[in-house]
Amino acid sequence: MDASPAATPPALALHDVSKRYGRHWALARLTYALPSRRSLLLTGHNGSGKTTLLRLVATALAPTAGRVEVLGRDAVAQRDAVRQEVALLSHTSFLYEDLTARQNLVVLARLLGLASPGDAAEALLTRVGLTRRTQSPVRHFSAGMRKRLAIARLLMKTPALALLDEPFGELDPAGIQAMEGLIGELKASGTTVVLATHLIDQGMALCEERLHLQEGRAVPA
Ligand SMILES: Nc1ncnc2c1ncn2[C@@H]1O[C@H](COP(=O)(O)OP(=O)(O)OP(=O)(O)O)[C@@H](O)[C@H]1O
Repeated sequence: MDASPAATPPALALHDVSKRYGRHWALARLTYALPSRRSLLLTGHNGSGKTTLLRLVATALAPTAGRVEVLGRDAVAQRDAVRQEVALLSHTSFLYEDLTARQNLVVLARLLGLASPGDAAEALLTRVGLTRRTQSPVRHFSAGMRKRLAIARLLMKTPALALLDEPFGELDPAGIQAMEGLIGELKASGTTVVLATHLIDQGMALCEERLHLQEGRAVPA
């Protein structure tokens, strides 16, 4: 039986969402729906609330008021189910610092139950261009190398929804270009991307929708 388009829940739905830190409202009464199979560019000046919004969707934070839904599931009431579907790439992306890049990926491949963890790790290291410093623990990596390893983890996991917080930050021009290609591959594999960046041109080329924040409110870009 064909599912009618109306039966497909939005990839992301924000229902009157607010988030307060102490006395400061980081997000104020945000309502928005991202249609299924569309990717979202999230823009706004420093401090406009982009990271806060991504952390709410990733279930790392709970809203002060309102409701966040991911693929039709409530991000608070169904937190564990939502966590299976989303992955967040941020400057604090979780990596095992004492392990090499390959070892980090092998650990994830085993967790995911992949048939050949070593082969999967090698293939991804080549794909993201992490073929140098193969014996170094991640703690010696540059910020750009960490970004590449973090995107490799996302590519291995292929989450339904990938939340990318400044994926181009700390990358050189060649790194930015490579990251654009990798985000394109993530989308081609069926992942919906929510991308927060100050690089508007790169973001517009990768995303079909845009949400612009100003002091925690959605405003026309
Ligand atoms: N843990 C926190 N405690 C208190 N205030 C916070 C906290 N996290 C964020 N804020 C405040 O909430 C507001 C929104 O911050 P947020 O990091 O979400 O913005 P942003 O758009 O991601 O900014 P940037 O572009 O600089 O990354 C800012 O005023 C920030 O100072």
